[in-house]
Amino acid sequence: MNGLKRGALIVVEGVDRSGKSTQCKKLVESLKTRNVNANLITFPDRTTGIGTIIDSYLKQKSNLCDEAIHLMFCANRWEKKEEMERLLKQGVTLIVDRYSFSGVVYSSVKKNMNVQWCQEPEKGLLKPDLVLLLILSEKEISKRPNYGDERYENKETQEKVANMFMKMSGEQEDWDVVEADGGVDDVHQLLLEKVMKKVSEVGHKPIEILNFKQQS
Ligand SMILES: Nc1ncnc2c1ncn2[C@@H]1O[C@H](COP(=O)(O)OP(=O)(O)O)[C@@H](O)[C@H]1O
Ligand SMILES: Cc1cn([C@H]2C[C@H](O)[C@@H](COP(=O)(O)OP(=O)(O)O)O2)c(=O)[nH]c1=O
Repeated sequence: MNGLKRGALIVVEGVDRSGKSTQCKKLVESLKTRNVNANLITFPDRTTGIGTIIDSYLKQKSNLCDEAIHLMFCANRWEKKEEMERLLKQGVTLIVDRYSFSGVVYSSVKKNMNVQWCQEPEKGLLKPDLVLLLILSEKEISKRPNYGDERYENKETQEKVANMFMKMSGEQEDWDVVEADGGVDDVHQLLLEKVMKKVSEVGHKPIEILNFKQQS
């Protein structure tokens, strides 16, 4: 074993407008000021070839069948796997804005999409050390700025997504459900404490491979 400690793989999940992007950016900044080497990764990564297809689908400029777009989102993670693994081994903590759980949840709330089928192509990606699920009360959600015009940005889909994330949080390992109604800085402090704890724990633990606990 060499002396270099690996970075932690931290995923932030939640419905649209739950504050993920805001919090992920702040986490990376705060980690850096505490001398923890950290990078931000966001999914979908709209900058790649696959990401361009996803972007066009989300903006409703193109259409794809549910299975095909599911596999695109997943491939968008596979194309980043090697880089993520390299960074973690170099000691960089990765703060990841959405991951495979968004992939499974947003696809499987659609009619005729099977949860196990949706999980299958995600297996083999890197397993997060911690998944922070941001949850909001109805009251707080209604106070956040309006949804945009992208696909899935409607109340019905978002409610199904929120319910399925909650169900998943009880079934998967290393999830922490965080009530995120508070102000930006309060939520940040809460998350930072959890992330710092995880960063100090992972040290020399091997990076694991993602699998899913059986879902009913
Ligand atoms: N804790 C908070 N309290 C109030 N508004 C917030 C909070 N966090 C984020 N926002 C605002 O809510 C909107 C969605 O935040 P964002 O971080 O983009 O969420 P997401 O990435 O989950 O879609 C933005 O306008 C942001 O400024
Ligand atoms: C990562 C991922 C996101 N999505 C959806 C969730 C979002 O509605 C949309 C775009 O994600 P994102 O750009 O993170 O949206 P927001 O900032 O509003 O949370 O793509 C999937 O359907 N599958 C996936 O694998």
